[in-house]
Amino acid sequence: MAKLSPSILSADFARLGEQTEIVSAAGADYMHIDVMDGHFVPNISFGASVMKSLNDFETAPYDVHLMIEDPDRYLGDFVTEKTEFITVHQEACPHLNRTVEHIRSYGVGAGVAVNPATPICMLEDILEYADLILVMTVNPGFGGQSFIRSCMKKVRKLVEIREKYGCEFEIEIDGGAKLENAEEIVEAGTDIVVAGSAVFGAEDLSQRVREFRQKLGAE
Ligand SMILES: O=C(CO)[C@@H](O)[C@H](O)COP(=O)(O)O
Ligand SMILES: [Co+2]
Repeated sequence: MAKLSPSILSADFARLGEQTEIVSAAGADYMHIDVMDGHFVPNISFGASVMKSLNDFETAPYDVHLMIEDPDRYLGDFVTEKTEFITVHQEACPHLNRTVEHIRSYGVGAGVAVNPATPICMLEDILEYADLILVMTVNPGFGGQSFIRSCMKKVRKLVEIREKYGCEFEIEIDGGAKLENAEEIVEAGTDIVVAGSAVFGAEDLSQRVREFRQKLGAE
């Protein structure tokens, strides 16, 4: 089955600890942490201190998505015992190989994200070093946008490349995932599905996580 990574960007920030515990207990595999700097993307979200405020809660591991310029400056701030992946954008990293090595030097999985208009060929020389490739299915910066279906061809391409060259990265999609399109996302070969508004916008968070998990192939 594919894994579920609910994005806290759409949570109620005044009840962040409680809500992240609820979705984690209901079966979320990761907590997706969307960090936006107002430069790389036209929005500001929150920084490492908000993420670290969850350290004492019983949450799933952190799947950190840095939508920021010069991420190397801040990587260390996002390393905690619960940090599973830190993902940076290909478009924000002129020395991507060095940045990926920098993330891995903390013992954390290194992810590389691509915007909808960035083709997979731009990742050709980093795929063997990455632990995760994040295919954006919206233009980054905001939750609650519509799914850009054409991005799914990149997932299919990544599945082919991974098989052909024996790479080990996981494939994640981010943006516009809903119960209604979850099955097509899984069929394309996605390993991890980010969902923000579709999870935290629900009346009953536990039930929504269970519904998602079913669509993602849980028994
Ligand atoms: O990184 C981003 C947006 O830039 C995402 O993680 C969104 O936060 C996902 O939200 P939904 O599209 O699922 O509402
Ligand atoms: Co994200």
